[in-house]
Amino acid sequence: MLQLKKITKRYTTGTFTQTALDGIDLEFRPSEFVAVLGPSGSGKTTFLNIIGGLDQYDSGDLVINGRSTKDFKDRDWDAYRNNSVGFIFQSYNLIGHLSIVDNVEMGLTLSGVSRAEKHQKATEALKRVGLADHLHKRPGQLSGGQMQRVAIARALAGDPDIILADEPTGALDTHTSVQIMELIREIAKDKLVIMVTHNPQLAEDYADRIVQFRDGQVIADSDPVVHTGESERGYTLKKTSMNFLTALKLSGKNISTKKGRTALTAFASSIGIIGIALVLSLSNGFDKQISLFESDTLSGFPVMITQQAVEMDMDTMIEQHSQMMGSQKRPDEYPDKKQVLPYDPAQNSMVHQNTFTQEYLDYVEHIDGSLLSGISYTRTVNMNLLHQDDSGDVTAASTSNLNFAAYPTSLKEGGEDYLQSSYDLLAGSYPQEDTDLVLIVDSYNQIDQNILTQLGIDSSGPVDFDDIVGKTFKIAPNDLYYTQIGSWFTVDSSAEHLRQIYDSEDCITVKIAGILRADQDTKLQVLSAGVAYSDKLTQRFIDSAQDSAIVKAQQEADYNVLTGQRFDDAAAAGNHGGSQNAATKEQILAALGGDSTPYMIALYPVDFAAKEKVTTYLADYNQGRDSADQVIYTDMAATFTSLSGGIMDAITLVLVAFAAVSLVVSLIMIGIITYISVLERTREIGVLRALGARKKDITRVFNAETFIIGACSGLMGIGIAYLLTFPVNHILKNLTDLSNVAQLNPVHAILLVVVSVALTMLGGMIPARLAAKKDPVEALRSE
Ligand SMILES: Nc1ncnc2c1ncn2[C@@H]1O[C@H](COP(=O)(O)OP(=O)(O)OP(=O)(O)O)[C@@H](O)[C@H]1O
Repeated sequence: MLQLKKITKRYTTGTFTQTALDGIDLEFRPSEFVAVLGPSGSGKTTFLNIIGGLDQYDSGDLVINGRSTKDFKDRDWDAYRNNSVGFIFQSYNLIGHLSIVDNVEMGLTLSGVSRAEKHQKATEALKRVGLADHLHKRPGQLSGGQMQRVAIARALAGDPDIILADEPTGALDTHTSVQIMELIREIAKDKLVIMVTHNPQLAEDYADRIVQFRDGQVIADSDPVVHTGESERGYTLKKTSMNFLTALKLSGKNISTKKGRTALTAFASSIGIIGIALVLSLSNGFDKQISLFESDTLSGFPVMITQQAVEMDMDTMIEQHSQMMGSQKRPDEYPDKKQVLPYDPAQNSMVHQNTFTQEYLDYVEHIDGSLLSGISYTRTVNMNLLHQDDSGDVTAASTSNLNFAAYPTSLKEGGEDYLQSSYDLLAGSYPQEDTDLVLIVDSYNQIDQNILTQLGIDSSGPVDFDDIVGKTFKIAPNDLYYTQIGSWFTVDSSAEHLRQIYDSEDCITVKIAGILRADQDTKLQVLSAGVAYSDKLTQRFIDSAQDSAIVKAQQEADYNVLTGQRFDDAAAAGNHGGSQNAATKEQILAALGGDSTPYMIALYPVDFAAKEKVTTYLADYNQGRDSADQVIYTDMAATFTSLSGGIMDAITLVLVAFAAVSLVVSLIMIGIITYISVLERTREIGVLRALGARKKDITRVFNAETFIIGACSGLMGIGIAYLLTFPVNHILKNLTDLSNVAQLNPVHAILLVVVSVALTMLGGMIPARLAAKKDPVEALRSE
């Protein structure tokens, strides 16, 4: 059944080649007890290892059940060791951290036998060797003889055809040796047992056949097989493998024998995880706080569109800034040429000229009204406001001193009014008519006394609401307000003339309908203390102003009809911002109500999500348009948030990078720890290989070990980080008044455990590979 044909094995160390086996020709019967005798170094162990498939022959052939092993691959040898051979070693080679049953079951585990069958076979084998009462002990709790019995049970459990024993009684006393020999002889009744021994007496007493070795050759065989020309029988091998669960169990048991060390290792490598988890939970919390702040406060920031918009987009700004700094093309070096290089600053300007066409105004008007709580138009029109004070004198009020502004109105029919939602009514009513004005006071009911004076209200002391609400004013049409003198216009501010205008039926009467104050939740006060009016009122004024003489005259003239200043000079000066005072023709026309185009449009989104839609809507307008025709909006809030978000991301990244350094350190540490474990478990590696474990399985065992450590350190790190968030939050609450800033995101927690496992497994990968490469014979021989 087992046949060696001219088996040769040589070992080369340096330049010296040792022939351990020199053309061995031997054949064995399916059941016999063969003792191999010979002086030290004669090749007995080598012979046994080759039969056992632990070592490979150089030449010749090993034929098992008629099948040559010449074409055996690693996997075949692994299966062969597992299925066909049982080893009994002089030093027992039990796995110390496993119970006796587990030791015996290991070979069966590798061949994938079911749990129940495995257990039954293992207990049977242990009963057979007389250890039925010691199933759950560990090897360390047994005597030498008992340990050797366990080893025999392990060899028998898988019911192999061949049992190989290398000096099984070498470490035992005579009495125990006898018991073990009896046991082996018993086994040999239905199996081939090959035993190497130094003891001729034992061989004489127990073996059926004695083979003598010297210098790698067989010099005597007491009962050689007369070759019968045995026909080839079918010989199939059942492939072995260890699943990850078994590897986990094995490594878990190993780790449980060194709990302290594992805990320390896991803790050390969890520090990086703790660091990252804390940084992430803080940045997560800060992000949440920021977005809370954003939706609370920043949604109050309007999206602004002005006739002259500054592109506030950070990237564009930086790009433009650097362009400006270095003219168009920034030379790398200072120029050597003796030349001055002119450039056009207009080309590099950050300012984009927005032109509000009617199409654009309509487009804005058609935005989904539900996205906005209000829209306001700022027009630079001077509405010729007149008031009459208590003594009956009529005065022209300067609207620029009134903080005169149009309040935002809702685009949606019946939609909640911006004023009503953001401003508390202190007296009177919210504006209902176009001609209703409102007086806005600040949070402390204060208002600039000049504003009251301009309104003709005595501001020498506190003013009762009642003295303000209901006060009326007149808006005079241009034709009444301005007096034409030749091709010039002027305002006749004599008392009688103003009274005359005031009493004219052509004036629009407006009144202060109510007094408003921003409610406490409104973080951003859109309207500063002053007088606010409806845009419809302005529109009405502008409609009437279109046909006024002064507007018509101004449209014709290339000079300011009020001052006589020529526009081309003014325009030239104004374009580059050289003069603040010089007005352009457009500006004068706008002031006179000759141009209905607003100077600025402000859109107030209902919330942050709506703001996104609003800006998308505005950006859509620019699709496919020349850059000159594009209208660029300014979203201050977005600039602010993208800046703050960016800073937060940068800080997080830097901190994570710092914490990651400790992960790298732990990676190296895990590598070292695993390497130490590989060294410690070398013999176990040998035993597993002898039992048929593949190289892959050995890698798996150590991967399982690092998996456990990685998972422990990940979970420990997350646990500790989670616990730390409480004191951290407490400290932050005291420092910043923000509560619950540090919040561990569960997704981050899971990811970090995964990262921890992945990194530790990475750290242990090289040692695990090294373990797999270990020669099983050497591994078994290691101390
Ligand atoms: N891995 C190896 N590398 C180099 N030489 C080896 C190796 N293994 C065995 N040898 C050599 O091969 C020869 C046979 O060794 P082997 O261990 O088979 O002898 P042995 O008969 O079992 O000896 P002992 O009875 O002392 O165990 C010896 O000379 C030994 O030095």
